[in-house]
Amino acid sequence: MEFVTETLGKRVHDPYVEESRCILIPGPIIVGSGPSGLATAACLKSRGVSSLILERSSCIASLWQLKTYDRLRLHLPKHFCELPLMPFPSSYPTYPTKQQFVQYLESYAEHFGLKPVFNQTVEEAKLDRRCGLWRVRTVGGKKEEETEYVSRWLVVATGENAEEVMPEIDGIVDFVGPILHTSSYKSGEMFREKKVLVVGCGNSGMEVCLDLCNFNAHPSLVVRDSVHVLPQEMLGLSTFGISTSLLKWFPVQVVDRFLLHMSRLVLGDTDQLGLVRPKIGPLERKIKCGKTPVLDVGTLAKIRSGDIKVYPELKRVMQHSAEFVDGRVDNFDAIILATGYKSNVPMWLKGMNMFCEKDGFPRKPFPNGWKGESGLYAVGFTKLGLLGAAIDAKKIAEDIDVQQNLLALGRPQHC
Ligand SMILES: Cc1cc2nc3c(=O)[nH]c(=O)nc-3n(C[C@H](O)[C@H](O)[C@H](O)COP(=O)(O)OP(=O)(O)OC[C@H]3O[C@@H](n4cnc5c(N)ncnc54)[C@H](O)[C@@H]3O)c2cc1C
Ligand SMILES: NC(=O)C1=CN([C@@H]2O[C@H](COP(=O)(O)OP(=O)(O)OC[C@H]3O[C@@H](n4cnc5c(N)ncnc54)[C@H](OP(=O)(O)O)[C@@H]3O)[C@@H](O)[C@H]2O)C=CC1
Ligand SMILES: O=C(O)C(=O)Cc1c[nH]c2ccccc12
Repeated sequence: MEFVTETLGKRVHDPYVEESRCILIPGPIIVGSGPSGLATAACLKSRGVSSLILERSSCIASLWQLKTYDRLRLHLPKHFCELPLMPFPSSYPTYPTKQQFVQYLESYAEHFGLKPVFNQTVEEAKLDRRCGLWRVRTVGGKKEEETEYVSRWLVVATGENAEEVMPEIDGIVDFVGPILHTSSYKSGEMFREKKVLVVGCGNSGMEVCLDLCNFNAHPSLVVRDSVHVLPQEMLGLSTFGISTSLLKWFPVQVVDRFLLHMSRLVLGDTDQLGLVRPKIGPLERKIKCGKTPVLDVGTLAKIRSGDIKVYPELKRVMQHSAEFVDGRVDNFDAIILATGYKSNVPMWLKGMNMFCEKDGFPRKPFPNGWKGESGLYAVGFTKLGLLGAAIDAKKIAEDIDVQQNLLALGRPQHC
């Protein structure tokens, strides 16, 4: 952080806070050191632009390191998940494990000399319109002190999965067993022989059910509405790869019809298992509603064999049991909420129209959501996973680089 200019000033109005720190950053400020923030910083660095990454947790890629389960692997082939300027090692398998992915990100940060400032939670960021600079207030460090970082550019890289969605379920406070979100689930070890209710049937819920089976637990899955399950591969090729290729030539509805036909051949009729397909096709639904289709890695077979039970929407939870909307009641020892995540941008980014207050995503959809006004950018809100983050990162770095060059041209030259 040798490029950082620091000003320390006494706080006049608050006698208990000794100092307020204000740090002027010559380059962009990036909020979040997940894959999106790292990719943007690397692309900037490759153009000679230094940036400052602020991260609330104590490590890079905290979602991957701290909030995912042990058996997790990338579920898209690795070439769709690599960050710009550095491919995955060729020794990696097609679907790298979480540990391999984290190792790749660590090497990526080291290769580009990226050193985020950890334990800095951005609580507020706003544009000071008098000077056109971003004021970013963080809380963190050993003494939970406040710091203000100031820069011309602000890159939002806090992700689509910043906060857990905790649903309100009638009677859940009465349940006596453990209740946890999938972000705290590591493995089925502690659930051996237990009856576990998994609420939510996205990729997390489906994979947690499979993991529970592998530890001899007895999972039940709540499917409150409809879901698209696709095979991870078709005809020896990844479903995602086939989809992106076909989308170059055919409209999304045609590609969806093909995917659904192939899925039926590979997986059979999923409706019969309680997994009713939505009316709108899987890719169109992903694009329009952001709902990722489930890529099956073995869960369907366990549902078919009866190892995983499927229930409809929950009506209420009692001390040791749950009642479903079809009137069935079953006993459970634990509840796992696989209810997904949400963006946290509206909690801290103030006074800007770029992000929707309701869902915390850029108002403009992909591919136009990356750039806002007055030096504000968003990376990784494309609903296209790591692939989308890589695309955004490259555009942002180019844009900032051009602006910085223009600014330099505007400065008086000394000869
Ligand atoms: C279980 C799981 C598996 C996934 N698998 C895949 C996959 O195989 N392929 C794929 O393409 N995508 C996958 N995804 C999607 C996922 O969104 C991306 O993999 C990727 O993590 C997105 O990177 P990101 O940097 O945008 O967000 P994140 O990885 O969430 O990083 C955001 C960072 O911002 C920090 N942050 C948040 N708020 C603040 C704040 N106020 N102040 C400071 N720091 C803050 C967070 O601590 C975090 O470190 C998966 C997601 C999950 C949950
Ligand atoms: N191997 C991999 O690569 C993996 C990737 N992921 C990715 O991580 C991201 C997050 O996935 P995930 O954690 O599964 O979250 P998702 O948002 O994809 O899924 C959440 C699920 O919970 C359901 N739900 C929410 N609230 C309730 C409720 N009150 N009662 C019943 N059901 C409820 C939703 O239903 P509804 O649709 O009706 O709203 C939905 O089925 C996704 O992008 C996913 O693809 C996740 C796991 C593994
Ligand atoms: O894992 C995710 O959440 C992603 O966003 C990447 C992704 C997984 N499966 C998909 C199907 C269609 C588009 C993106 C994905």
